[in-house]
Amino acid sequence: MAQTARIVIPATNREVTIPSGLFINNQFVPSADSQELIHTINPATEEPLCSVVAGSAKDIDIAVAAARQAFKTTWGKNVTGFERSRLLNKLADLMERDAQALAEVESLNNGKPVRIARDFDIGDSIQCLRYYAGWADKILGQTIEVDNKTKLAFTRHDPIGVCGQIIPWNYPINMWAWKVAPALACGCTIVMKPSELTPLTALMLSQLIVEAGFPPGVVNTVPSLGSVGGAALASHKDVDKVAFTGSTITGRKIMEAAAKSNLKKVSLELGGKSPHLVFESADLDQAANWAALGILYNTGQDCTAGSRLYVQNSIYDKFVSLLVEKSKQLVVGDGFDEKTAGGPLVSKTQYDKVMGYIESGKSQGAKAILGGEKRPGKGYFVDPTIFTDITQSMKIVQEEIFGPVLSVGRFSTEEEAITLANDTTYGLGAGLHSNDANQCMRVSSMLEAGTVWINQYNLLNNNVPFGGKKQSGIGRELGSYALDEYTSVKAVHWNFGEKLDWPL
Ligand SMILES: NC(=O)C1=CN([C@@H]2O[C@H](COP(=O)(O)OP(=O)(O)OC[C@H]3O[C@@H](n4cnc5c(N)ncnc54)[C@H](O)[C@@H]3O)[C@@H](O)[C@H]2O)C=CC1
Ligand code: BAL
Repeated sequence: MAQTARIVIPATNREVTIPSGLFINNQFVPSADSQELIHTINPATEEPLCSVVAGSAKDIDIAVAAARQAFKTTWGKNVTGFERSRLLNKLADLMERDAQALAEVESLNNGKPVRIARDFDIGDSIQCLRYYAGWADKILGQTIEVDNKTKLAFTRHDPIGVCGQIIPWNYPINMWAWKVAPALACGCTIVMKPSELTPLTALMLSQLIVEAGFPPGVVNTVPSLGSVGGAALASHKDVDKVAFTGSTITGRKIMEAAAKSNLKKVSLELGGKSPHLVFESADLDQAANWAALGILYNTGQDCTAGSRLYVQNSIYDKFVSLLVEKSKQLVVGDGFDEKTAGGPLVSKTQYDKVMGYIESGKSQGAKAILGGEKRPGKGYFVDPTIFTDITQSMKIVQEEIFGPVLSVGRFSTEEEAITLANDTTYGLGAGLHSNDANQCMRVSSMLEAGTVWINQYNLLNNNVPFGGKKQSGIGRELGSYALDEYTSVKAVHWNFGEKLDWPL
């Protein structure tokens, strides 16, 4: 099979060539032992896009060996932080140059509008690469005085080694950048497994890895099914760390495989059922904007989607009608129209899952005050859907839907709001809107989540850590905290004066 695939950009009729082989040692190659292909779909039209090679467990072995070789020779401790920084900055420049082309393919493969992919996902990813380029020459240990006259200890923050990185389909480029940038900054090498639903932009980015000048084997990309390539990475004996973003159920499997193989370091960024609280002192218009963004951004396919909204009784009616109006304003449709802000869900599976939750909400007695019906026509589009009259035990209130489906409940006291918010097995994000500063401090300290937004929602920054508590994950991405995930601390004890009397 040719190691390229062609897709046509509908808006311009332009043909784009995408590498379709496995990216190992800076080359696109066929599978060592498999003829399997991954067939990608355009979720806005349900039409096939193109096919790429599906890597096997043997291909993962080959990619890991390439990453290990690079780690021992051309990367790891053999290259200075200054050089890693230079290459990361170069990669960022190339991503910036290709932002439009990447955004168009991301839109075709994932469904998100081109403008959103380019200005948000890719814009943020370029900044992420530059942010970690800044860290690459500042991975510092400590000097620890043990005894003034005779002994000193110091720490080295060594790159952890070969990293398996398993990423999802909801932010294919952005999750790539969040994982690749800190790993490379620290001197690690990578075997990246993109989602089988959205492998195309990871392959395009692999071309940029070569163009930027990274040595062969530093970044390898193996599109593969999760149960094949993902499982092989998680259980690989020569992978030192696995970083994962995806569902809690898969996160559990990865942790188990890591424990059963070589106890590799694991970081997990998993699901959520994030609560969003609106108190009566809040700026209601602004709170409604953020609440709409919280559930509708990326068509709700967001681990921090603010999918449970609780509104104080005294403002409930006014706020809910404001939110319904705001939600209706979202422009959903043609991803190549610069005005469009919402796209389809990524796949038929995801569409069926979300529609199933909508049906379950109705059958369990919740009231759909917006949306809730099948939308005619092609594509996995789901209209913004808002449920009221909910109870805590409903499936739509307890389970991650990953679609534009919001459950709205009510509370009377601050204490009740906190209890409702924390009534979940997840702990990823939480938001609150209030103009009472003391209340903001009190409530934010009580919310069980890795990220709490006050008077905003869903915006993340590359220099601020991100991750979950409870069953939303382990470890932190972004900020200086992500460096801990990719380094291993070595303590060196140095004796320059103490004599040991023997026997003791
Ligand atoms: N936290 C987040 O950002 C995400 C959460 N999800 C949640 O998961 C639900 C199901 O979506 P899926 O695509 O099935 O998620 P998933 O967790 O199965 O997929 C995410 C990644 O894990 C890989 N994977 C799957 N099985 C694996 C295994 N046994 N070992 C190693 N890697 C494996 C996949 O190939 C993909 O690259 C969604 O409806 C949503 O609720 C999905 C994607 C992202
Ligand atoms: N929005 C943060 C990344 C995620 O949804 O997976």
